[in-house]
Amino acid sequence: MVVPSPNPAIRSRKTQAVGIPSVDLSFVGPGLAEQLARACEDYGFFKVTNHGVPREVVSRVEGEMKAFFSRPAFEKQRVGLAFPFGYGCKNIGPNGDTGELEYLLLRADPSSVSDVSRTVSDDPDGFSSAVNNYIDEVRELVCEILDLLGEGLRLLDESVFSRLISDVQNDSLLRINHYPFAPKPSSHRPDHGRTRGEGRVGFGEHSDPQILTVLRSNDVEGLQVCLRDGLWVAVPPDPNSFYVLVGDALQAMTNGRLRSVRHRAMANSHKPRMSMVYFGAPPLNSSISPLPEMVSPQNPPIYRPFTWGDFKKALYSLRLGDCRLDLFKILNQQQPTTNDDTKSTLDD
Ligand SMILES: C=C1C[C@]23C[C@@]1(O)CC[C@H]2[C@@]12CC[C@H](O)[C@@](C)(C(=O)O1)[C@H]2[C@@H]3C(=O)O
Ligand SMILES: O=C(O)CCC(=O)C(=O)O
Ligand SMILES: [Fe+2]
Repeated sequence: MVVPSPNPAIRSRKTQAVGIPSVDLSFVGPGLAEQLARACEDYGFFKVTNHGVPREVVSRVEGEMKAFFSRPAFEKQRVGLAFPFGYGCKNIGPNGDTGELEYLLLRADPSSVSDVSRTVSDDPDGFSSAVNNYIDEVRELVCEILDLLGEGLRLLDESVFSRLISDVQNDSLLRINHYPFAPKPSSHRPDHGRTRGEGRVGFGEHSDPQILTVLRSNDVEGLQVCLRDGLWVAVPPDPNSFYVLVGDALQAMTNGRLRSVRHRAMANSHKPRMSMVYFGAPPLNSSISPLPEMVSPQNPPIYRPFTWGDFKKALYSLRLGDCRLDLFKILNQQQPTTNDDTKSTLDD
């Protein structure tokens, strides 16, 4: 059931205390699918409790990643630079974005995980099996959520989203972000990398390009999401739950009805933070276009059809904070006012 939980943790001047929707997946009852769809429309974001991913699966992969990040820099660099896959430190993507973090970015498929495991760990088989078990569990969770969404949106084919992720050719990713303990700079130092007076940004504002993101972090705060009215909300950490974020591709397929949520992670000055983020993406040749049920004379298509491969090309040519879906908008027609709080930065 969706229950907005109180969120007293306010981290920015431009935030407000609002409830973040929470979905208990063990509650199988009427209205669950509709409430989940509503959370994706209103917030593009919700928390999932009782998700069914075994605790040992999560703690095993978390242990492997902790061990990796505690290695000396030269050993981590042996994995290869993260453009697009591998180990990255401070540089995000190929276009000059930076953050207060290091990370491992992997293709979420067994053979890629196995390849990388040889440079990542002294026990490659242990590493591969921990990561692959996690990926399998989280993919199953993503598919369950997507099927509920299909039901909640009353689609003729309720599995239209989940099929893209369960396809053997899916292009899903796993990213593990490590935000090391970073003491606050002294007050006379310039305000580089900060939101106005509110702390340093670990991973800058953006939306995720894929269909659905499932994020889990340790018990250290940092994640913030942007509401429709532009207010930023600090998300209280909960290592026993997952957070779900709507991605750009799902916004396009639902013709803007579901909202790809803008979010960021702040650097924490007290404790190191680690997040494990699964990005559920379709095969490269999948066509992404507004579904017929999402289009009507009152709601004409906002986006032209594109393949996931086309979209990836565009996103790697842009900066982290850019609104890449704008490139695929159908021009010269009256646009419904969806997601109008996310200002395009393409002209910057
Ligand atoms: C600056 C970039 C990093 C990114 C690729 C991009 O050119 C624009 C989108 C970025 C993003 C954000 C969400 C995910 O963390 C990510 C893996 C993705 O799919 O899109 C990253 C990309 C990346 O780090 O390679
Ligand atoms: O670390 C986090 O909580 C957010 C990371 C994120 O948004 C991403 O990796 O795309
Ligand atoms: Fe993200």
